[in-house]
Amino acid sequence: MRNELLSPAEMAEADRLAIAAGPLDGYGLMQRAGEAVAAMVLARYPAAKKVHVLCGPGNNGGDGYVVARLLAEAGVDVELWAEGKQKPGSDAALASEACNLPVNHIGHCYPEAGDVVVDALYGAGLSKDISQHALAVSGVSSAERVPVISIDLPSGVSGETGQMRGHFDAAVTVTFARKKPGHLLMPGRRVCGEIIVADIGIPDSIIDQLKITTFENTPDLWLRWYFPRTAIDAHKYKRGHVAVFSGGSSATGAARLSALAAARTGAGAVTVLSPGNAMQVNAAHLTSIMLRKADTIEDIAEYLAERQPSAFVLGPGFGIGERARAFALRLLQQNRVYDYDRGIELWGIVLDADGLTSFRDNPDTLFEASHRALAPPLVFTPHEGEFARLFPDIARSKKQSKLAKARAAAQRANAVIVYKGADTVIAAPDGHAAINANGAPWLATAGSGDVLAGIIAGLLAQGMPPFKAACAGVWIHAEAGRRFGPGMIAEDLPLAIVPVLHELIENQPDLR
Ligand SMILES: NC(=O)C1=CN([C@@H]2O[C@H](COP(=O)(O)OP(=O)(O)OC[C@H]3O[C@@H](n4cnc5c(N)ncnc54)[C@H](O)[C@@H]3O)[C@@H](O)[C@H]2O)[C@@H](O)CC1
Ligand SMILES: Nc1ncnc2c1ncn2[C@@H]1O[C@H](COP(=O)(O)OP(=O)(O)O)[C@@H](O)[C@H]1O
Ligand SMILES: [K+]
Repeated sequence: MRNELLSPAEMAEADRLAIAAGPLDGYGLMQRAGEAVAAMVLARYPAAKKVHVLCGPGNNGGDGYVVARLLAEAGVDVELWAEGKQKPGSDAALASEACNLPVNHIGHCYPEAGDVVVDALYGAGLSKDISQHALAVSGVSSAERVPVISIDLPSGVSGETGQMRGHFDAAVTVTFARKKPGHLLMPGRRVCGEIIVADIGIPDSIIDQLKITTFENTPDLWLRWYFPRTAIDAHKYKRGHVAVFSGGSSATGAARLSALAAARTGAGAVTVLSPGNAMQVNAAHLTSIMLRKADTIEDIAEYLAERQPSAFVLGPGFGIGERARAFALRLLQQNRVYDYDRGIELWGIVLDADGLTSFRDNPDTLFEASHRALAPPLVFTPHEGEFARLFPDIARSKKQSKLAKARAAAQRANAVIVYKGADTVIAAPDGHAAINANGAPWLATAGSGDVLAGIIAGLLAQGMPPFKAACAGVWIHAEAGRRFGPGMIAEDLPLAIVPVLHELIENQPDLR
């Protein structure tokens, strides 16, 4: 798999292992990195008037000296600008010695329209805010529309967290071996531009040794082994039955959006569980989706015994309060059911919106229930506000990345956490996590989250394990929104996922 995301520490370890295994040493890796960037600059900007290469004191700067030398050898007009002191004898010092160009102080660098900037100031080793001089070059480059090619990361962006300490706005970022979380987490992602991953000779076998648990959320993560395959002899209940709780008579739309999304995703049967006072309004709007009254805990118990649905959605439009808590806790009392023949979980719960907010004053009640040994698989889908209500201390942390926060929450809640936003992070209690990057701002529309909850429930109902169902659901939802584009409203989304599903199923690799 090539969608692993490497933290700076993991990248340094990959580097160390690759050097130990040979044949390349650190200087050799630096040459390869510089070659990849120089080739990219030559291919993309053959008409550049001048290329300004900004070099920092560490290995990122070392890559820069290699780029400068190679571009000058290719006949490009190159100016070198440096800041900071190199460690004598370091690979970077060797690279700068091998480059005969004059070195100017970065404080005098003023790129002009038609030039190109190569940003080799700081990469994985960023440890403080970038300098005023560096910021000034970044500002002039933006104002003059000078394209910036950043090596590894736009200087100022943390590879670990995506947080920025002053930054460059890159047109292209060339990174090595694998992407880093900071390329995909906001706000870093906004300034990376196009991300190119260059092979510098660190083989996949070395990445495998690192046992990486963080991934970019792409179909590689779930399509082949986990995405539902509909049996030729399927019947509707075998394809999975999703039940969605509706709110009261004036708040029923959210549940219907979830229900429709679950059905479109492939659940063979979907039921809206409605309070008595909302039966009429729900009935007036449902056709293929079933409807059943559920006012009390007893109604739920009866329904569970009678119909054995395979997944629940609780929360969209449901209303905040005691009733939501009681219903959620009742569902959590059911034991998980594992089908050993088919190797799948038979049901799971998606807790969204009001289903989460209802536990803001006593989240521990929820977490105690979810930690019960036989509790069913759980997926929480909080946006930032809901996340802060359920995990206030984790949300407040200034140091932790969104990735680390989602992981901490998943452990505490013993649930898969889908921490939504432009950079949705999906995290499992066992530490596996994925960052989603195929979304678009068209998804920021009321009801979009309700659809997502329904898609995930639809996948859970078909036997997908919860982390994989959450990853696939987030990706499908984002892909549908991105393809639909401007003008999309949540009502459009369930239908918009259909072409995405068709493509996935057409491209689903064989189970071999
Ligand atoms: N890890 C690898 O496999 C490879 C890494 N390479 C390059 O090496 C880079 C990492 O090198 P380093 O670990 O030397 O780290 P950097 O070159 O990113 O920076 C390290 C140096 O800069 C100083 N520094 C950090 N932030 C600063 C700031 N804001 N203002 C002033 N000084 C600051 C640090 O104290 C240290 O001296 C990668 O980003 C990549 O470009 C490549 O050479 C290819 C191979
Ligand atoms: N700028 C964005 N880019 C990509 N996806 C986004 C963006 N903003 C929101 N989303 C996605 O849209 C959905 C919004 O869900 P949510 O906030 O629960 O909305 P609602 O409660 O109105 O349904 C989430 O899946 C979120 O990840
Ligand atoms: K950089």
